[in-house]
Amino acid sequence: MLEVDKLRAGYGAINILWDLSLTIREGQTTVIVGPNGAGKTTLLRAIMGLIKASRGDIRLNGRTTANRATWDIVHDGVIMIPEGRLVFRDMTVEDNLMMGAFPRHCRKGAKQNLAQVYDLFPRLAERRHQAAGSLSGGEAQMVAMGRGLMEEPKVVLIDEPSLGLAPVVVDEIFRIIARLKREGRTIVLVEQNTHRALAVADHVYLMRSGQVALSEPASAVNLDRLHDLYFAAEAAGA
Ligand SMILES: Nc1ncnc2c1ncn2[C@@H]1O[C@H](COP(=O)(O)OP(=O)(O)OP(=O)(O)O)[C@@H](O)[C@H]1O
Repeated sequence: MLEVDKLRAGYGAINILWDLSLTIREGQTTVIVGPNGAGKTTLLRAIMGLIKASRGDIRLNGRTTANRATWDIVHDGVIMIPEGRLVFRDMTVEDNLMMGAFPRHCRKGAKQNLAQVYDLFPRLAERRHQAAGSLSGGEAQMVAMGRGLMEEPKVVLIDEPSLGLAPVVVDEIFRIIARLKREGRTIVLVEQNTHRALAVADHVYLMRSGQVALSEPASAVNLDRLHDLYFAAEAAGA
């Protein structure tokens, strides 16, 4: 469904991704792990068209996304739930969610999608009139996820959803990810918590220094070996 082909990308003169290739299959959950600074967020940004490739290509259903604007990529059904939640702090929970329905193609179904988001996150329904800036970290993560789902995505990129959250909240977040997976969505999950991520994964990539260091079906992953490679990458400086 989504193919990253020998991608080279970075920020200005600084290159981060080095001829990186990976494949995201429809209906699967692809987990990307790797130490801090390996380039995981940069990869998601490149998929969203937020940074441009200097070499290589990204193809969505066979069609290149090069030179396509981020809103076109969203229109084609790819959305990103960013690291650090990034909610609009002064806006209510509901207004934050409705921002997800801003793209024209999502407006018609907004009411129904909002009801579905509240069904998924009953806590957000209780707090719909509360300013998002006053939410707990877990609730803000739910808003960020709900806002993304308002965009009727086919491919959901989720960047470190468990970061800084209490274990009981992480349980809740992974319960939702498992539900999205059961619904047949295509998910790309960047996550440091390998135990939890593996529980929902179909395929696992380990990134190191802007490259793929390991690519395996989740069923074949040996957690000890994955951790060894992970810590070796970390020790080598991402
Ligand atoms: N806007 C930017 N300008 C310049 N360099 C950047 C920018 N954003 C990130 N970087 C650099 O790109 C490299 C990869 O960062 P990135 O956030 O993609 O890594 P990551 O694997 O997602 O790490 P983490 O797990 O800490 O989020 C890092 O060295 C980072 O400092």
